[in-house]
Amino acid sequence: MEEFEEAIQFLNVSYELGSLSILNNISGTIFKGKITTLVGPSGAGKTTLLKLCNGLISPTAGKLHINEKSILSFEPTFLRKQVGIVLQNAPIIRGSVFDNLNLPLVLMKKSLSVEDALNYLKIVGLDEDILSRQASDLSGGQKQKLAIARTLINKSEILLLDEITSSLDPVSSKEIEQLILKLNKKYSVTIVWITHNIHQAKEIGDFVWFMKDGQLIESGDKTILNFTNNENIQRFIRGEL
Ligand SMILES: Nc1ncnc2c1ncn2[C@@H]1O[C@H](COP(=O)(O)OP(=O)(O)OP(=O)(O)O)[C@@H](O)[C@H]1O
Repeated sequence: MEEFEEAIQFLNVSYELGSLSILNNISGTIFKGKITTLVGPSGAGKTTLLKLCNGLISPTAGKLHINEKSILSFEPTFLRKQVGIVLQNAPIIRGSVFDNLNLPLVLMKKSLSVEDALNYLKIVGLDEDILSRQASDLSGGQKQKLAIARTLINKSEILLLDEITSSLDPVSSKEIEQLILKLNKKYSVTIVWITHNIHQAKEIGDFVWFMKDGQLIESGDKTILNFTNNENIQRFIRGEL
C-alpha cells in the first residue's frame, strides 16, 4: 500500500466503563489528509472511538497517538482545537449566527471580525445575509454547516463528524457531503466521520473502518465495502445488522 502520514494511531486501545467493555483492543491508523468513514451497527462503539480522538474521554488501556505524539502529551484545550468534533445535533447557542461563530473566540476572550465571519460562512456555503439571523431559526442543514464553520475557526487539522447528515433531507445531505470533500481537498483537513448511510460510505472518502461489538473488524480502502468476504460486512450492507 502507498505510504501515508499518520494523523491518529490506535495501539491496542480499549475503553471500559465499569464492567462494560465498550471498545476492545483497537489497533489501526487514520491517515493524514484522508477521509475515513466509520461504519457498523448501532452500539458498535463508533461514537466512543471519535470521543477518544479529541480527549473527551481517555482510553482505559492501550495507546493513542495524534500526529505521532501521545494524546496524553497534549494540553486539553489545544487538543480540542487541533481535533474538532461535530455531533449529530450540533449545539447551537441562543443568539445570532455571528454569536455562534464567535463562540470559540469569546471563550478565549477574543472576537471574530465580521469579515472573517462572512468568510467562514462562504467556505461552508451559507449566505452572507444570515449572519445577523437568529441561529435557532436556521434549517437543520444550515445548523450543521454553522457547526462545521465554528469548528473551522479553530483551524482544526482533524475533523470528527458524528452522523451529521442523518437528520437531514437528501438535498442538505448532498451539500454536506460536498462540504466534507471540499474541506478535505481544499484545506487538507483529515476527516473521520460516522455515517449509517452505506451509499455515502461507498461514495465519499478514501478509507473505511467497519466496527462491531467494540471491535475493529476490518479496515482498508473504501472498496472493501464492495468486495469483502467478511460475512458481518456483507450482512451490514444488506441491512441485516
Ligand atoms: N456513558 C455510557 N454509559 C453506558 N454505556 C455507554 C456509554 N457510552 C457508550 N455506551 C455504550 O457503549 C456502546 C457503544 O456506544 P457508541 O455510542 O460508541 O456506539 P455507536 O457505534 O456510535 O452507536 P450508534 O451508531 O447507535 O450511535 C453502546 O452499547 C452504548 O450503549
